[in-house]
Amino acid sequence: MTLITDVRLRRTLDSRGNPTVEADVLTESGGFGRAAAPSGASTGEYEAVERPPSEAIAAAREHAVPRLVGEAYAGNQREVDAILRAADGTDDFSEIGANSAVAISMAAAKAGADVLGAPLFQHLGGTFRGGNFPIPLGNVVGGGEHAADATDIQEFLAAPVGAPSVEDAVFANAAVHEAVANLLEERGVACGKGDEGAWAPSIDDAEAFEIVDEAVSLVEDEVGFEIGFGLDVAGAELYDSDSETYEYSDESRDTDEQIAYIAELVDEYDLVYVEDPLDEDDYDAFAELTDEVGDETLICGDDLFVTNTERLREGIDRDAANSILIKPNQIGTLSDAFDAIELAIENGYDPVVSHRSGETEDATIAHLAVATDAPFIKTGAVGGERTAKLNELIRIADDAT
Ligand SMILES: C=C(OP(=O)(O)O)C(=O)O
Ligand SMILES: [Mg+2]
Repeated sequence: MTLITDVRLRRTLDSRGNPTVEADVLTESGGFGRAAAPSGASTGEYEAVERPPSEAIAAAREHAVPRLVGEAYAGNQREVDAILRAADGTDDFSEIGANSAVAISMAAAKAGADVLGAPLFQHLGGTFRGGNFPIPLGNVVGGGEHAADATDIQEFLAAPVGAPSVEDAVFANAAVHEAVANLLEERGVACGKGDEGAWAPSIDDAEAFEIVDEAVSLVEDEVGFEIGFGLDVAGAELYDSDSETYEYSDESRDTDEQIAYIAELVDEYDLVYVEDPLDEDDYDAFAELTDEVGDETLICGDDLFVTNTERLREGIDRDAANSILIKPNQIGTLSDAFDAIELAIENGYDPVVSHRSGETEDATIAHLAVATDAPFIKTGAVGGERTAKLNELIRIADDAT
């Protein structure tokens, strides 16, 4: 029933106005799935390769589509993803592009779910999923590679850890986003938004900490449950490998100073989450920081692990972190993303399913998070391509009750 009868690929727009790859997968019994690839700006060096969409589409049409149509079953995700890998023939999807691969992989999953008449999360995770929901981490202030002339730290994230429901959590993050705007206005700081819909004011990190801390407390008082906050430092973007220092606008820190600085921030602001505090090649420094503050907060590897089980295995062996960011397009297929989540959970690492800075209306990651019982999802706080995922979580929860 789920035999694939057609795979259509086209260029569509992403949230930055750049072209991306959209895939449609059709099956023998009329099943249909559509998905589109997101795209990073602060990409990790070890990610699977995104090719220019026209090239990725041409290469996938030549190498992957003929191996899928009439040959593979959309309901068999591992088979589809193995064919994508074999058709590509490289370790990093540099032939058909991770953007073509992930779009086809996610579209096949949706077509498989469509034939079954099951929600995507249930097709991916089984019938007993849908009882637990991830806590959304919402980007409320940001800079780095996501906005010019804003904070050095890439993302300041609201983390409504005490929310009684996913709906409460989603609305709490939007309220923190609004509270930040009000506080900025009171201080006479005009600003626009960065790629992920976070405010991108021209202020230093110290002032951003003050504002986000205050916004979180204000909303916490309003809603009556605990809201923490976290960071994506995007350390690899700050790190200068020649001088071996982390370059902030006002300061330069060597690795020991960077570890001490992050540990201080964890204590001062009770941070519940710190992503990529250090460079993507520095497992040792990650391990040192995790040893220092890993009992108090999540130390999450994004560019460090790039959703790759080999890199995660190394991190586990070296006690480098206690959490991993999961971005399906960093590795190229849903099966690979699943394997990374399972390896993480088996080893006590919290998986955080994540959007990219360049996004689409696709909401697959909401289903992936529910399907795998992931404790967190990072998908922004506001903006259509962000609320596509947040509202999908609300719908899944609503359908489950
Ligand atoms: C979402 C992120 O940004 P990008 O997609 O630019 O890598 C991130 O670094 O976690
Ligand atoms: Mg990151």
